[in-house]
Amino acid sequence: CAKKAKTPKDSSNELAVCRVLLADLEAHQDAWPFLSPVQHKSVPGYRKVIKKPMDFSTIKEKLTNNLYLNLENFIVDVNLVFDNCQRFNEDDSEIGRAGHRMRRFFDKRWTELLQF
Ligand SMILES: Cc1ncccc1N[C@@H](C)c1cnc2ccsc2c1
Repeated sequence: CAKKAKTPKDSSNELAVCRVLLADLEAHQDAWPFLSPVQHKSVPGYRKVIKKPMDFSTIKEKLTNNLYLNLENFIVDVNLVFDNCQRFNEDDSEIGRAGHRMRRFFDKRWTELLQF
């Protein structure tokens, strides 16, 4: 019997989903602490504590340069932004609370998008 031709994994629509998700993250009112890399010179201790800094502008750069092969790699970097935030900031702080709100928003948004 004819072998079912495996449809090539169409990652192009996955990357379109990444662009939509990133635009939503950047437009969120609580995105301000995460829009650009943390200037470790103005944040004492940050470089020592946070081994893998990540922010939305760096994610946008990687997306533009095709450094994400699929949605999963993208989600790993977005979660890194929030994990770094939780590691460095008190939950009960401006930035800490913004991080929790952004993570909840992101989790809701990509599960919505993946339904269709
Ligand atoms: C995400 C994060 N974690 C730990 C420290 C900083 C930051 N964000 C930076 C942009 C930043 C850097 N400086 C300030 C000053 C007031 S809010 C704010 C935000």
